[in-house]
Amino acid sequence: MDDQLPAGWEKRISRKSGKEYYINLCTKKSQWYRPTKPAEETEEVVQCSHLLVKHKDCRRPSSWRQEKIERTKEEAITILKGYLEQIESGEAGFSELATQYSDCSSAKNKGDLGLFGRGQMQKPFEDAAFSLEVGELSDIVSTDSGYHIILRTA
Ligand SMILES: O=C(O)CN(Cc1ccccc1)C(=O)c1nc(-c2ccccc2)[nH]c1C(=O)O
Repeated sequence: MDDQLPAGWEKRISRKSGKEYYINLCTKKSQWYRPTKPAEETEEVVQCSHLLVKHKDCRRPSSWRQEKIERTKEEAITILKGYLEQIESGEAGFSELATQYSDCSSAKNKGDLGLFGRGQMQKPFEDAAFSLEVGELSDIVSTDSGYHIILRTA
């Protein structure tokens, strides 16, 4: 059994439990189980939160907030611009607005979508997410689900 770790991985000892764990030096992700995938296959991942405002022409014009969404695309964009102004002025926080107003089920989790790699989200969303720096807020992004503002958190 080749006990060599894939390149880009290091074995560490947890100070808390004394147990061995493994850290990927590229993504800084750590895990208890020994990695088997060679590091060159390890994909780039990001973590983002988003605030989704749906409109009547989106793929599923319904959400936890509103059974039947009838606002127009223009109205949805105006609403999101208002949120961007509130965030940029410091009047409201992103998480607070996402929790209260996002039409995505992730609103229950302050808009957090967790970690994702390429190929998991709709392309416009992925392209925006992977072009953000950590802590950066996107402009308005349009997908089949509606209009989003995206905050990259990791
Ligand atoms: O597009 C559709 O046909 C229906 N969806 C997809 C969906 C539905 C439920 C949960 C997650 C995704 C949505 O409209 C949707 N998309 C999202 C979404 C889109 C891009 C990134 C993250 C979430 N959330 C939702 C939602 O209702 O909660």
